[in-house]
Amino acid sequence: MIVTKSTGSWYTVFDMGSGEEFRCRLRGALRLEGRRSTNPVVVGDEVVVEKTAESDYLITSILPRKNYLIRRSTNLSRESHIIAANIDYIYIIVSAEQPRTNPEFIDRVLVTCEAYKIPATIVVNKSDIDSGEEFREIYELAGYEVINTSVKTGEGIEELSSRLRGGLSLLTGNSGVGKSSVINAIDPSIGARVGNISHYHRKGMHTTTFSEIFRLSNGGFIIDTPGIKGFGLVDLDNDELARYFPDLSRYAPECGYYNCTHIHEPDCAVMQAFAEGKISESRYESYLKMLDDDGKHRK
Ligand SMILES: Nc1nc2c(ncn2[C@@H]2O[C@H](COP(=O)(O)OP(=O)(O)OP(=O)(O)O)[C@@H](O)[C@H]2O)c(=O)[nH]1
Ligand SMILES: [Zn+2]
Repeated sequence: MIVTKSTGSWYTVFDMGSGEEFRCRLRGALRLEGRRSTNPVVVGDEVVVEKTAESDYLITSILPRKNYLIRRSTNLSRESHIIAANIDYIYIIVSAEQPRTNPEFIDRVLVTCEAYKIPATIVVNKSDIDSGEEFREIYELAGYEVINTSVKTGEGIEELSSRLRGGLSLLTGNSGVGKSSVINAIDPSIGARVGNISHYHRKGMHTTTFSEIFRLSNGGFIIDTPGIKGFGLVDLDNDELARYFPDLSRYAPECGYYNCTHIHEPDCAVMQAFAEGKISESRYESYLKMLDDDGKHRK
């Protein structure tokens, strides 16, 4: 059974076998086990549910997670908040124009995906305005899949819909790229609900404990994360960063120094590959920016 909604005290659990939904509480001991994060049971968790003598439903255990995404609770807090667990795919919805998505944003999300080993696909929406050839070049060279969608012409909507059928997918993207519109085109009943959440979020009415998985009529599950702020890695060292750029790390074994940072060292195979056009400028720039930013925040 999979947790599809959590309010902090109540959980909605879906039984894939029977298609039934249960409203459950959490057995007390589980609450204590999860105290390092603000939420011990999260959407996407596979759980065991038992019916009590009082005819209540209790979550009695959580199966091991294959992965989970975290967001820091607040800037000051060391506690982390888990957004969701057991994510099969991440779709980064972007647009080339109106608004143009900043590639650095895409690269930050991709680093997160790599670190958690979740396969990521880039969806260039609004292909009726601009199909985003620039993004296609950058990300196909880096080894990622890029697909086009348009809510206006219907391009790619069927394809995305059939991909989403296969598991639990997290959809993310900056405001305005058309995330709600795309979800709406795939499944109008879900689209309306997602749109509302997005609206509340913008008005600052969003609370971090609020998370929900939507069941698409085609059988897939999606998580929509409107608040990308703070989405990502809690701890990432500079010397680890290149590992999460597969297009850079591919060449790193050939570098002269085993701990090469690929910035200034002689005999750097990554810089050589960059000079030969095997690594795109935009990706290498993002790598440098992320080293800088994260470096500044280092204790
Ligand atoms: N031309 C074109 N416009 C689109 C497309 N998809 C969405 N839009 C428009 O883009 C604007 C933003 O769409 P939304 O679906 O609200 O975008 P969102 O990403 O959900 O944004 P938030 O609600 O702010 O999170 C709307 O005016 C849509 O009509 C598309 O494929 N082509
Ligand atoms: Zn190097």
